[in-house]
Amino acid sequence: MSNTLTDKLFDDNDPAVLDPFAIFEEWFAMAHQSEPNDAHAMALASVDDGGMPDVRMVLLNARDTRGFSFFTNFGSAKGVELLAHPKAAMVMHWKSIRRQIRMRGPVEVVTPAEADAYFASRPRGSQIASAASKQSRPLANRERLAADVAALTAQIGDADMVRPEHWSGFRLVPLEIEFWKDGEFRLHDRVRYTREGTDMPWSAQRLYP
Ligand SMILES: Cc1cc2nc3c(=O)[nH]c(=O)nc-3n(C[C@H](O)[C@H](O)[C@H](O)COP(=O)(O)O)c2cc1C
Ligand SMILES: Cc1ncc(COP(=O)(O)O)c(C=O)c1O
Repeated sequence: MSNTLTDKLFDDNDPAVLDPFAIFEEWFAMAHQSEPNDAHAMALASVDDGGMPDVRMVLLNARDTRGFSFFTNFGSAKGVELLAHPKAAMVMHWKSIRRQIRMRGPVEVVTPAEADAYFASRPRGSQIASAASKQSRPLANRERLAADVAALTAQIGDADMVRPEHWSGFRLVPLEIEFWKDGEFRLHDRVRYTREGTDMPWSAQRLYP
């Protein structure tokens, strides 16, 4: 009997097209059970003006039926690249369960309300750090960073920390989602879900490992 979505995903006798967001939730919940930390970490790829790919880890800190969101400094390398070329790819790999999920698609900026809500949920120290850091720009030395953080901390006093204009989120809206599960002798299971647009149906295709 097939019970989990994963069983159905890799069941060649059952051609049902599943909801890939629901499969994501099943795998993400498993990863949270077994990963030592940061099960929500993902590698996020963007491209610069010259077409050169760039990649770094970010945290998947919000998600809903529209897509998968992360938060960052919009003046950072990734911020500049994504604003100029609003398409991205991401991959999550969980060593403890030997599974991988990758996605590609356009990115959009989250609403100010969404960014405010996530910013407000962060520890005050992280809020101050986000405001003080000119992420990805040259820093003379560690002392300079500490001085900037101290100055901002003193300036704010006991007031609530307001989200800086330069700090917000991007949502990756997937048009492709691939599920990969480790198999013996590298004979892995792979199924890729694709759709032509966000209002179009998903289709699924098994791939050679
Ligand atoms: C596990 C992990 C999670 C991270 N999460 C974020 C994040 O959510 N947002 C962020 O701006 N940077 C995050 N970072 C730092 C980025 O990897 C990166 O160093 C920084 O954002 C600058 O990248 P850029 O120069 O390509 O813009 C994370 C790093 C690690 C190792
Ligand atoms: C610079 C930076 N910004 C943002 C984040 C996202 O995490 P959080 O919002 O939980 O601070 C991280 C996580 O490592 C980070 O390094």
